[in-house]
Amino acid sequence: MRIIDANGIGLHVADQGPQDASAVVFANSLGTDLRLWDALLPHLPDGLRLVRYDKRGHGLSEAPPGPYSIGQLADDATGLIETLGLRQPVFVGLSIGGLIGQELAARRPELLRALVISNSAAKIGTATMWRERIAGIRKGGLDVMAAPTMERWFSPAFRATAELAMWQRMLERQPAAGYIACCEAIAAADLREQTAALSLPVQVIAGSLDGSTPPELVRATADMIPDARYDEIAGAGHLPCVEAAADYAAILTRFLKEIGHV
Ligand SMILES: O=C(O)CC1=CCC(=O)O1
Repeated sequence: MRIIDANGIGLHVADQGPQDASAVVFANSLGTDLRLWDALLPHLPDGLRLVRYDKRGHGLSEAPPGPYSIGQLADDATGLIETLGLRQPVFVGLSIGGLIGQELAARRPELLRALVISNSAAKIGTATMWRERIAGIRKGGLDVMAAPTMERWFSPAFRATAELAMWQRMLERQPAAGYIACCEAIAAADLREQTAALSLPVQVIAGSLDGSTPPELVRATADMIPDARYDEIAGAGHLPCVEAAADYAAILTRFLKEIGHV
């Protein structure tokens, strides 16, 4: 793991696998860091270059003052791809990571081989909802919203496990200002028109119990993209790469094989 300079800020990156191999870049969700993908990676085929990073305002990456925009976050991802010299990676983005992927694919389609939009949509929530969430965090910090967030992120079965505490702590320890700045980016993002015009291969993934981006919302985004594949993971919440890692890996691996990336 290391810090690289991308788009003028320090991004925390984990870069593993052969440097000359087909690459996959993973962009995580609001309130998580690159450990989001830890359970998934061992299920993926050997021989890929797997790059994870903490977006600005999260984890060990820099958290410059907000508000951020999805365009800025997509430029960070562009900087990461260029700094690491990745040749046409597949970009896997979960939730806000999926918004970043959609924006990146619209701005710089030549940079990507394909896109995976996971537990995300072309527009997530309403401006009012995000304003209320931001006001709550400014008043009480991230701790006050940790319990309801766990209900949106995970199925009841996963919430009964000892692992839940780690995810709750990960959320509580994100820089509040960085989290808020990313909420502002999501609140302002309406990518419906540009996402409908995407022409690269797209795989969309939903969780049947997702309390943040419900399957109907995710499906509606898949339906607007020509030839997009759609899969729903039964019994999983907003972070299926955590609680259904093998199922998630099977969908991702099938897609990587279909497009000849592995
Ligand atoms: O916290 C949530 O509700 C989940 C979420 C919404 C956008 C994102 O990136 O995570």
